[in-house]
Amino acid sequence: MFPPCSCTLVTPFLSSRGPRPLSGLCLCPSCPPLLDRGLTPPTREGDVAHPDTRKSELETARIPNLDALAQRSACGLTTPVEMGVAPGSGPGHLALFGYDPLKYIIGRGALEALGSAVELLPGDVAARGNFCTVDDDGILTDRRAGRIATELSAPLCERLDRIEIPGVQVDVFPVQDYRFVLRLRGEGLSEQVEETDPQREGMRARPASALVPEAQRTAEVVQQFVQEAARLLAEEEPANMVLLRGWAQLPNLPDFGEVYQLNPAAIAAYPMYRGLASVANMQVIPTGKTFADEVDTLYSNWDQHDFFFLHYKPADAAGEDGDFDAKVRTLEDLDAFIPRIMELQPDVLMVAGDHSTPAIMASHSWHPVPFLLHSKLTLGEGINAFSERDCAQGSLGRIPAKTIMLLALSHAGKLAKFGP
Ligand SMILES: O=C(O)[C@H](O)COP(=O)(O)O
Repeated sequence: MFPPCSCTLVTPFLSSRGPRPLSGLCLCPSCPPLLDRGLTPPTREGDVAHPDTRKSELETARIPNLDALAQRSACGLTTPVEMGVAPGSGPGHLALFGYDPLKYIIGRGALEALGSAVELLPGDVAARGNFCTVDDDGILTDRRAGRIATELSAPLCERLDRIEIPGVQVDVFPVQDYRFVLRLRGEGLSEQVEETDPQREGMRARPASALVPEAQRTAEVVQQFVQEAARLLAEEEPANMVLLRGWAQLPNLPDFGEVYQLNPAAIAAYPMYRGLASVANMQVIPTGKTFADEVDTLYSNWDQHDFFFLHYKPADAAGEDGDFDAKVRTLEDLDAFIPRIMELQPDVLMVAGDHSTPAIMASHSWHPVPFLLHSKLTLGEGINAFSERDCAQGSLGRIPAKTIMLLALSHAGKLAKFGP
């Protein structure tokens, strides 16, 4: 370990052992360069330096197209929610769409349901479910049951869908891989129920307790479902338990297209992001399972809309798996699509992220996210490469994620002068 990072942006991690400084893998732009600390940074050729000093996945990946685009774009770092806050994908995307993520809080259950075309009526409550793996003591060993394939998880959903609880309609819908939606339909249900998913391994699932007295009945229903599900899955491997999070009812959000006077569309292979787009009332266009399918869908719908939300998932998944090299590969895979997207000659192209997912943390993090906006008005303000450290030097500096839509509208010539 070399001298801990003394800067402020990359804050010490709080852990069960109390605060401890970072070992030195600091992406903070204000931190002295690795060379000043007597360390040799790896080059893009992929020389692997000491694990504590290698650069981020983005700085390690060979991404010539994103680098070239950054050279003729306005670049910066976005703060998804607030300094130091590691957001979920829901608030992270809502911020990018211009919604205040601290005002519009939508549980993951509604986003997952709407993204999977699961009907949500007023009064229904829905949760995002994970099939997971627990040991004989009920301790979580894998929150994602080895990322079990949909072909294997869908029959398990059918099995759980047959659970009956008096006075409540219980429905279980497969989403993708280890993910499912649990929907409860009945009188007097509440979304104010504690999540059973502790969001980390090595612990037991939490009991589904009521967060408010009015949610007591709902909590009892959920706990009954979990116990019955555990019984039905007991002999399964690896999906022998379920986790539930993000209890939510049907959300009501200002209409994205009306607010920005746009005709928006969303293209996303993963259901939850389709759910986000649908609560913003974007037109969700059906697409395939790969990013190549998404780009094909973009091409075939290009003339139908004036705004596209095009989602890329693999980098996030690799980060959550803690797989640095896989995440580098996913970034290089994305880079290869940039020329084809630019051939459409968008008035404005933004490359943004809803949150950081550093492989060294295997989770979402609070670190600022590299951002790039290209238009015919950004030709002379670029930076050398699309990376955390380079974007920190960009002309936009560090901006709240919820401001990028205004920037985009300005560059697209859609904003009038403010005031007399
Ligand atoms: O992939 C997803 O659904 C989310 O980004 C992460 O959810 P998980 O931590 O439950 O996999």
